[in-house]
Amino acid sequence: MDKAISFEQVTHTYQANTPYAQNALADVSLVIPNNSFTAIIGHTGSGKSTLVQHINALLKPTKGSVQVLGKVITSATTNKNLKAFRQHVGMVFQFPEKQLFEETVIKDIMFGPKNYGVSDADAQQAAKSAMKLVGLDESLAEKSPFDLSGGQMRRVAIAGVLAMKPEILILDEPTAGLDPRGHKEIMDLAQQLHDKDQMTIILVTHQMDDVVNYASQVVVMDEGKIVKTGTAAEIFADPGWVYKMQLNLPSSAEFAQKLVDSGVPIGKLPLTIDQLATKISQLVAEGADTDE
Ligand SMILES: Nc1ncnc2c1ncn2[C@@H]1O[C@H](COP(=O)(O)OP(=O)(O)OP(=O)(O)O)[C@@H](O)[C@H]1O
Repeated sequence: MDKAISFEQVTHTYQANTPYAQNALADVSLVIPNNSFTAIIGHTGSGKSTLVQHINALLKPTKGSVQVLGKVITSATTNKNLKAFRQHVGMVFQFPEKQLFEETVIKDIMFGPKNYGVSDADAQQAAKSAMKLVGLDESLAEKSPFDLSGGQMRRVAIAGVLAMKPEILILDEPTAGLDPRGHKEIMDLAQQLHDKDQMTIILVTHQMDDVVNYASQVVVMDEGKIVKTGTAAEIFADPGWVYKMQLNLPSSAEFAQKLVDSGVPIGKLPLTIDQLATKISQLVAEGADTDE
């Protein structure tokens, strides 16, 4: 199957048919290919979380349909047949450590597989593999998750999702509140799950540097609609449009734009720190040539 996920004219209205009705998605059509790494970006309230919660049918379309790994979800889909399906779609919510509740790390990570009827021994095996995957030392297995650091707690929560061995992993702002090192560890883990374990990764983020460093496809949302889809280079090619969407440029492009504004002939804006370094070296070398 070449497409893991497709949305067909999906509208989602919270509290539909009440005076509080709030249209959060409007006629959204989208394809997310299998094994892609897709970033969903857009200003606060643009509909990102609402969109991704349709992928594991936590929310159902008010109108339209979502197809995920061959399963079609519409407003008429009942919860009855969703359990087996949800096993394949892992969802890491914002601040997932808030959902930890067991007395030990290993029990918390085993909870998901056990809930799906996996034997104790197999659940333990899956939990140990997941701990390894997220870089948690096995000496932490019998500790209370609440005695760990914030970054470790987040990894326990992510391990709990990975222990289910999902094919699709949704990460909704997975690095919020982490220090730079914790941030890089989580993003590198996402990349590893994509590159080595062939997972389809969907990342909701406000971090434009992560978009250019990790995503192969970018979806931009505004007011419940998808306004652009493309590679990071395509999305950030027009800084004026990016600012109009209330988004930032990646930090390398932002810095380069300041050089452009002060008259430095940068040309196409570099998006990553490596591209920026190459561009500056070229300019320095050209300057050195002119000096001679
Ligand atoms: N449970 C809810 N009930 C009513 N309205 C909601 C609910 N959840 C979200 N909304 C509204 O739907 C719209 C889209 O919200 P959503 O959380 O999907 O946006 P977002 O892009 O993920 O925002 P953020 O970047 O702040 O997380 C917003 O106007 C929001 O206020």
